[in-house]
Amino acid sequence: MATIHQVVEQLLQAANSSNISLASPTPTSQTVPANLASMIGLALSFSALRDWLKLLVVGGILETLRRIIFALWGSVTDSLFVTAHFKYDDDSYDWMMHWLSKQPSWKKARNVQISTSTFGLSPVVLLPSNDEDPLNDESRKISYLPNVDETYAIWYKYRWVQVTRIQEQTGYYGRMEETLRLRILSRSNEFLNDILRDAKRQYMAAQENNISIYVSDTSNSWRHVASRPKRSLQSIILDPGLKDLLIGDARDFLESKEWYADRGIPFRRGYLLYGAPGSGKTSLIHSLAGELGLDVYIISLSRTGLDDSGLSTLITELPEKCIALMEDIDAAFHHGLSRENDVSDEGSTEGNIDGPTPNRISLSGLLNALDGIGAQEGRILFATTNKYTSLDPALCRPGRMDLHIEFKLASKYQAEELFKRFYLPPSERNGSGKAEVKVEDDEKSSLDSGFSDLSSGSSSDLIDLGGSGTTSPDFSEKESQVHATPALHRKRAPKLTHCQASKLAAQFSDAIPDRAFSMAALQGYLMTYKTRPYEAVNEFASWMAKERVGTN
Ligand SMILES: Nc1ncnc2c1ncn2[C@@H]1O[C@H](COP(=O)(O)OP(=O)(O)OP(=O)(O)O)[C@@H](O)[C@H]1O
Repeated sequence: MATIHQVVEQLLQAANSSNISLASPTPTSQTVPANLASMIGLALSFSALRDWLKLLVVGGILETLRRIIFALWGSVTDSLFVTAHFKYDDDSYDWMMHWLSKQPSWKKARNVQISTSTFGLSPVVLLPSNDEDPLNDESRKISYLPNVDETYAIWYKYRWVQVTRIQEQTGYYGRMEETLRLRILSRSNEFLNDILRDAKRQYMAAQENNISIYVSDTSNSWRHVASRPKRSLQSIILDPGLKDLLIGDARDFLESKEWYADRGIPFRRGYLLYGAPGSGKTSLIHSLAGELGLDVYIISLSRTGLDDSGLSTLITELPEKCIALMEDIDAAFHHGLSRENDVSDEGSTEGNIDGPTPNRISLSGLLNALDGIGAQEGRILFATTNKYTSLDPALCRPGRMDLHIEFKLASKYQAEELFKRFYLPPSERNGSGKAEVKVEDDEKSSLDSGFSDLSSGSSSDLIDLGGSGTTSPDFSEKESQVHATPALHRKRAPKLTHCQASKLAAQFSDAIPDRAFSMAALQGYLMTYKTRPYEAVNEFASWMAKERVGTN
């Protein structure tokens, strides 16, 4: 075969013999096409060039055919399959993973990733199903996940479903993002909808006893971080009537969408819980979320990197019915949240929590986010603070915070109930629970007269159930938990009758000055005597004396 060098030489010779002047700068218009044609003819007369050309044409045809076949195959498969993608940071991804873990045919998969991820669920609901398996203990259940970039085929209701977990690098920072892809042999979306309904229903059923907690991530999107078991309202001990008032108001609000729409009032409700630390504000919100079946979205105003526009995005993206929780709303600004130290300049360090890190949330940004044009309808906002007086009146006005509820240090009633809750078994407690309900009902009826006004959405209400409201030092629960373990409790705690427990509880509450200690502090104290109710009563006076010396 002729080398390129030889071919070029032959071409030059041919050009010379045809009187083509390669150096000629201005060939005439008639000679160029004729010369070009003769050159092409000449070039074709070389077998090597002819072969290259053939190769080029055949290769081109093959590539075009390949593309056509792939395009045809794509459209044929598209018409036979329905494909759905589930992104990792979306709730539907968790539903699908949970659904997958429940599929009998998935249990037979032989190439799997083992994970302790619970997809926001309590670990009990996940694979493997063999309860005898020592790996399958309650604390760290394992689940079988599809391996990254592997494709699996499973059968669901006699249909073939292909499952692929794809991991891709996206964005400027090369963040890995995961997608779960389902391809279903079906011509309509109906079957996919069936799967989605089934997956969501199963997930919700597994979630029934939990509430989901969401927090915002650095890109200002909501991320599901945990599921917590619902806390019963009975376990929160407040002065009679308060719990009923709050739950009644929230229920009434959730059922009043039309009422709000008819009157043109934004369908939103805000509760401001303020007062002594450790008095049950957070616990009550948690418990209410479970009672109302709502998820909790925690808005941390002091999160690094959160600015006004980020806050507004987060509030706009809240789901229609949920609890938005802003804890320690005063702490977002070091000197209290007020117009005077409104932070309007980005990068200003005024009013920030940690000194050098700028806090970029301004009061006007917060107010706009709460009830501006983008604010979500149907949400319930709970804000908590220990410094009620440091809050700006604009933040507390009706429409933003409709109900203000003060939480005080423990009353004698609360101390007595806490004692009973500690030392009475649940069956006995139910007996006393009836009495508690009765008291609450009585109290409620006295509050009922003013209740319809509270839910009108147009007034801000201050609930004050007596007492002074001064704060006391908090006691460390951690410290007291070290002293006893649940096993010890079960073994050695004496079984008190209802009558004995009531007597001791009355003595305990008699020994406690009204509104002197927080419920958290009393709980901490009782934790150190969790198996010794008599000592808990006898030792209280000396504990109190020590505490008072410690705080003076
Ligand atoms: N009224 C109450 N009834 C039952 N338990 C309570 C009550 N108040 C506080 N506790 C217990 O004390 C602990 C702290 O309570 P919680 O976090 O709800 O208080 P808080 O008012 O939100 O405190 P802070 O203002 O410091 O955030 C919890 O373990 C909770 O069980």
